[in-house]
Amino acid sequence: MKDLKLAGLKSERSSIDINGVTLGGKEVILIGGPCAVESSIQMSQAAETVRKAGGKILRGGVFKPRTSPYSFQGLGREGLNYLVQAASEQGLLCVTEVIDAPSLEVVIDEIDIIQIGARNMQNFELLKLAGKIKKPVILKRGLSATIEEWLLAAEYILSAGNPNVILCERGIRTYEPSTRNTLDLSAVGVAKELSHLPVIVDPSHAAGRRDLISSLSKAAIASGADGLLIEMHPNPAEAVSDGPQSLHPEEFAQLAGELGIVANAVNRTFACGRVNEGETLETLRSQIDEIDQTIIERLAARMQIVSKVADQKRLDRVKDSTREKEVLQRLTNLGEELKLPSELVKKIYPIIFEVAVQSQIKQKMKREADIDLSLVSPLGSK
Ligand SMILES: O=C(O)C(=O)C[C@]1(C(=O)O)C=C[C@@H](O)C=C1
Repeated sequence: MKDLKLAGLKSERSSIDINGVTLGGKEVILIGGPCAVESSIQMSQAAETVRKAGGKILRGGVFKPRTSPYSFQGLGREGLNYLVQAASEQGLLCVTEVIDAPSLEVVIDEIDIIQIGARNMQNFELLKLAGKIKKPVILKRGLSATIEEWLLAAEYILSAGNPNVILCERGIRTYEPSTRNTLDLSAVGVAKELSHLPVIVDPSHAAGRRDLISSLSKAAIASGADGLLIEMHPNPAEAVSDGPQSLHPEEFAQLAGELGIVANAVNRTFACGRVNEGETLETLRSQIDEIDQTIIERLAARMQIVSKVADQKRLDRVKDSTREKEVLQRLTNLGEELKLPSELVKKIYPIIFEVAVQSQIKQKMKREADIDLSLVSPLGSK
């Protein structure tokens, strides 16, 4: 695609480190919070829910670009104080939307990440201003923007000097009225194919209704999203904006508890925050069950590859002690980094290798026997 000089795909994908939180790495990052900042108590409650669920970033709008001029327009600087205070109390980062030069000026020193909303995706003067700062920018896809237009909008920020752009798919306008917008999950894959920038997904603005958020969030992770931006309100019925699409705190926590298994299935991680609070023998065991299931599924997948490897080797060379040593060393180091007792890896892996070698030998002997048979038996040779 022409003109994607800086946003275009490079040999390595970009990850953006924001005070210890990495967007675009192996971990899928959860961003949560209300559409609009309304009060100090609302933000404290939201921040606590986000932190307990394993979220890393608190969201909340203080300058609201609204469809109607009569809708709540945001608390401005006062709201920013509530957002920043609540985030720092819970050890979270915070993100808020800017709509013009004055709002950028107000938030820039206080906020960790700025957001440019869908309606401003092609506000080129704002994009250039966002390029002059060093803080990361979440750039939402415009309501009717093509992926090319979205990436060119990112190019504006990058070419003005800010390398820290995170793309956010938030649904596009289609002819379908059942949802507020249509979440274009294929855009995640396409954007990642065309660009090195991290891509996150906002299922809340896409769906416009809370009943779809859980499934869309899981689908977003499966489709390669590096993070999720989910609206959650301590009391959605009272929300001044986007109540119908905001999750209740319990729904947010439950969803977060379910995301890890999806992340693992696509070789990503998700920092589930189900620690201490609400833990019972039952919930802990169900977490162990989930993890055990993943372990066995991954072991089965490993054995299938081991079987393909057998086809590449001679029967008398099936066991490869050098390779086994290398694998064991790498995994012991990894185990140490992850604070696993060292004997766990050292005990488990020799068994895995032994089973692998035995099954490879069996497979090769069977194949050789089949070939011998086919040579002597006219039936087998047909
Ligand atoms: O890498 C190979 O050659 C394999 O067959 C795989 C594998 C393994 O399980 O990792 C199995 C047997 C070998 O001794 C070494 C490694």
